[in-house]
Amino acid sequence: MRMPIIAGNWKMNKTIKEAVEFVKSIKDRVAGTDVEVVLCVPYTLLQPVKEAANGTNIKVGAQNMHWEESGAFTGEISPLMLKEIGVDYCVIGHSERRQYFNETDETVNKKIHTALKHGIKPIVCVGETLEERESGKMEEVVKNQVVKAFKDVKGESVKDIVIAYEPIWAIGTGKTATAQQANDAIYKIREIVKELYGEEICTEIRIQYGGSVKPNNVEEIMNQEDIDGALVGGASLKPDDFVQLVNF
Ligand SMILES: O=C(CO)COP(=O)(O)O
Repeated sequence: MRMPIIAGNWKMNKTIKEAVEFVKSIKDRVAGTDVEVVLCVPYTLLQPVKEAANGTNIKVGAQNMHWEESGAFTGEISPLMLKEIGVDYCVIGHSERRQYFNETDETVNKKIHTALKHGIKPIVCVGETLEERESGKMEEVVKNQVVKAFKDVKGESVKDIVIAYEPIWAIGTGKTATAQQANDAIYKIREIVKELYGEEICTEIRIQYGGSVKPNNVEEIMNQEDIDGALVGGASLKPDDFVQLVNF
């Protein structure tokens, strides 16, 4: 049985004050659920959110990290720094980072290895553009991303990885993939994991859907057989919406 995981990706939003107020406002309303609750927040918010979430079931994630532990990489944050704060998860390879910040399948792979080494669970994002979907290349694109992301990752580590299928055309557009489209893609991703690691690991790994998930569509998405969670941008910024997402 895979534990559902609802993760908010705040992207580049919220001040410390706003973030702490958010956690105070939701913590009692997301307590006692059977869902893993994660907030992936900007670096400046990691420590205050971690402190505000102390003693609750809310886990904290970063949105990116470097693959080296230290060095001359101006502006970057290392896994050691995240570990010191007690970060549980790190989003790796979000399409916005691939699109605007030169993230490649190779850097995604390096970051996954480093995250695992330091006990930070990667949330690895994959997904196709609208053009790729319309030209029938969704499966090929996503397969290539998964195979390259998991290069040399050992089977025993795969249970600590969450995959997020985020079709780029559905992110921030209000255009959700239908629950069926999302489930079909995630089923295919599970098949790819099966080819790489076998039956047991492919039934264990959790795969989320992301892209315009809202309180009014979360239940249908979460009811799909292969979908284990959601990675949510816009709707994770409002406390009431986020609470509804967790209590789908
Ligand atoms: O990119 C996303 C989560 O990582 C999805 O964003 P939206 O929920 O705003 O479409």
